[in-house]
Amino acid sequence: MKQLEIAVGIIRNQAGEIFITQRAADAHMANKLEFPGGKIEADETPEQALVRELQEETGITATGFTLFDKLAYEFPDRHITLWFFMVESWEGEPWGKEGQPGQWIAQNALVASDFPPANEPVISKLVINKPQQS
Ligand SMILES: Nc1nc2c([nH]c(=O)n2[C@@H]2O[C@H](COP(=O)(O)OP(=O)(O)OP(=O)(O)O)[C@@H](O)[C@H]2O)c(=O)[nH]1
Ligand SMILES: [Mg+2]
Repeated sequence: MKQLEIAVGIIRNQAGEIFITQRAADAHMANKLEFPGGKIEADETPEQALVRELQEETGITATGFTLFDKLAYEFPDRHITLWFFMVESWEGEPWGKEGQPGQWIAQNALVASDFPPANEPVISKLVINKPQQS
């Protein structure tokens, strides 16, 4: 059984929108929406993997983030642990650097069924915990 540790970024701007990408048609959880991120390599901390994956997939350099949630999920063919980081400071402007469509979606408009099932608790938390006014 595959055991995977995954770091993903919930990239949130000051308007309370989150940068979401769409998974490739040939990937695990094909066509689902996702938070950009990926597998934590053996020699990396979750934070290092987060920064690297966001550079690879969205072109930004994350400079300010905190752990928002950590969840384990068992798919039929793989066990994954997901580290969800709330990212609120970065350099650059995120885009779908690997060809994946990207879009900003209001935090309260996220829909759990658009994401892989492992994300459900986090989507619920995000829809309830609206961003603070600044
Ligand atoms: N990036 C990302 N992966 C997620 C999310 N939710 C979720 O269950 N996953 C699962 O986490 C696993 C690893 O993510 P990934 O495919 O992005 O890994 P990666 O960037 O290292 O890609 P790779 O396959 O090219 O090595 C996949 O099985 C994916 O379905 C999410 O919100 N974002
Ligand atoms: Mg990825």
